Amino acid sequence: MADIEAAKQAAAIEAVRNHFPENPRFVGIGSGTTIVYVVEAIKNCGVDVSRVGFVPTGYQSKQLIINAGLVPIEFDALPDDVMIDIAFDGADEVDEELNCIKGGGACLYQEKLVAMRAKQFICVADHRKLQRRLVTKWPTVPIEVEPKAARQVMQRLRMLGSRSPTGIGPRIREGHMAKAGPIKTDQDFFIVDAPFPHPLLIADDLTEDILGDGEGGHWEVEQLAKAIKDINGVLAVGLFCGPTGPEALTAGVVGGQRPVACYFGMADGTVSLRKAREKRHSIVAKYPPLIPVHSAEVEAVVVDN
Ligand SMILES: O=C(CO)[C@H](O)[C@H](O)COP(=O)(O)O
Repeated sequence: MADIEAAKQAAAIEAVRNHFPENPRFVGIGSGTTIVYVVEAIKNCGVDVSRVGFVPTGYQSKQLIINAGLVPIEFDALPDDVMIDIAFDGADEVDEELNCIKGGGACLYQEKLVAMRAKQFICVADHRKLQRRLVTKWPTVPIEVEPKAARQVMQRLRMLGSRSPTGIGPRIREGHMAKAGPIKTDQDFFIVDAPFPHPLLIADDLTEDILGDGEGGHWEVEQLAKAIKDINGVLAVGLFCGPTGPEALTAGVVGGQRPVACYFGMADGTVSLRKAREKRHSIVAKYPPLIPVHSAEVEAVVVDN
């Protein structure tokens, strides 16, 4: 097994071992490649899951649940006022406060629905995903957009300063080899990938005051999520940056839920755990100058596998 795959699997086993409840009623299952190992670990964890309803976050996730012999239950079939006991999902990038970029697999809207309905949201990833701040290695914020509004949304994103260091603006995600033209999400919407680059990489002329606070262009994660979500035609923003735990459900749809814990499979075969603590101020980018405005609100624990 390639190192990265082994890292994902190790993180998944550790996450399930530490968090899978003894007698859950509903469990959320995210999308992507890492979640495959989570489902495998659930199957092997020794808990009787025959009466558990597994809530998918899209087509791929539902097929994964069915193929594993688990029982799927659609999000809109959940009884009112019942929370999902726990939701597991991957991420494209995770910062020190456990804010996440998600949507690399184009499933962010349902992922956010499920994460926000969960009492606990657990993220599982490999070491490539762990960065000091968002939009470091993962270059864009994925945004799910109603197709008719897409051009207008991209224009508004450019006005917010979305432009890569090489001058490339937001783009509708294409299918490349798999499909000619834009890919469609499970909602039949487009994904727009919007660059909001690291401050050290961007040009001076991008320092406009997008938030109107008179302090120059700075993108605090939740404010950026809100500024994007406020654009007409945007269904969901691939920034998961709200509160953790059950209060995420009532805190508003913009931020979604930050994971309460994130397991990273490391290159040396260990698994690193980061737990969320109360959040103060976390930035995607602030420029100029680049000033660290917060200290890490997470603790790192290395778990030998
Ligand atoms: O948000 C997602 C799908 O939209 C995935 O969770 C994210 O892309 C991580 O995927 P992988 O586990 O394959 O790295």
